[in-house]
Amino acid sequence: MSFEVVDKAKLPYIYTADELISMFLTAYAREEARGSTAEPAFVKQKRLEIRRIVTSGKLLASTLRDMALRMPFLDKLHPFYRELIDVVYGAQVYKHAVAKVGNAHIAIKAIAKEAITAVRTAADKSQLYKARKMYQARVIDLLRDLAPELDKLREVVIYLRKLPSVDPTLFTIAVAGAPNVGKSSFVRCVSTAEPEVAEYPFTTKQIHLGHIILKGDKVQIVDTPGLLDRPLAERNAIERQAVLALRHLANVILFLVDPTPHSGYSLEMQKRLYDEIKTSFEAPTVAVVNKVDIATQEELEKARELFNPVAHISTLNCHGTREVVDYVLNKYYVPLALEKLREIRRRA
Ligand SMILES: Nc1nc2c(ncn2[C@@H]2O[C@H](COP(=O)(O)OP(=O)(O)OP(=O)(O)O)[C@@H](O)[C@H]2O)c(=O)[nH]1
Repeated sequence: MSFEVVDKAKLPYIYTADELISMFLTAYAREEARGSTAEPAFVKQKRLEIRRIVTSGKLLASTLRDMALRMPFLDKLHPFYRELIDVVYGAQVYKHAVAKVGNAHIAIKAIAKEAITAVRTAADKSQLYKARKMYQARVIDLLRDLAPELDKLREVVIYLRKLPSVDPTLFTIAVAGAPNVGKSSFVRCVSTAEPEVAEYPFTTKQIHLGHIILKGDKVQIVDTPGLLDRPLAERNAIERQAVLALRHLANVILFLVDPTPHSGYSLEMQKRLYDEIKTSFEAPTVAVVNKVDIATQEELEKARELFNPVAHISTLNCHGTREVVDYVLNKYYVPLALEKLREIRRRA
């Protein structure tokens, strides 16, 4: 099953209810009288009124429809994004808001149709005036009633725009570990270009998102500051779910260990975190010992016993980092890529 990914460029601008009301009234007032001067004034006025209703109604209906259609369709969205939206806003609340805004365009059309009938059957100027007032009042009421849903969608769009541009369809290496162990340094060392820096929800910390280009193929590498550095039990429900949304992103978790007292976290604490991550995620976890440039033999030995690491590196000078990536890709990415290729050949 293929999932959709949030395309920030395609997210709509969500108007507030007040902006829509002002757009509606401006469009209404913009229409001016046209047609033959020989026409009786009342007939001319009726025709102008109808044109005003049609123009303002159409503009409003298409704006509402467009906003709803361009919001991500939750059921088709990749689980990484779907879970994040669910955690922050609630899937039902989101779906309800999109549906209400989308359906409002049908209601606007119906109101406009009734208003046109009222104008056509108006016997005199006062009835015409009443029809206009009624039309405007009903549209404005409907838009005011839509205000909470419009505000909700506005919040979601702002939230999605701020999310790092992770592509959940790419093979992803998530770099985990206690604070200060060298996660962002690692991402910088192995990324083909300068990593993107963005904020991950629920953390005040910045996430580094890098890419590794492999013979035309692209692999994603991301650090997880503030996300995987505390046991799940110590987190509130929202944080816990945000961590779990990572489940859908990581194909392999690289756990960096700092064997020195430099990061301020003991090896025992790092081991507890390592065990927690190993049991909470389906993705395989690979331990790597960092900061070998300052670690003592004794510290390295202790880390080796506890973590059985696949490599010793230093992200200070990027020593050994490329080899770690090659190891991970050979072990976890190449078999997947080959399997994909076989699948394509089977289908061909
Ligand atoms: N000596 C030495 N210092 C390192 C090495 N790798 C990182 N550091 C230092 O450790 C500190 C933390 O490095 P970061 O890459 O920011 O660590 P982090 O794990 O991303 O930190 P958080 O974002 O707080 O989770 C910095 O002062 C780095 O210069 C290393 O291999 N050797």
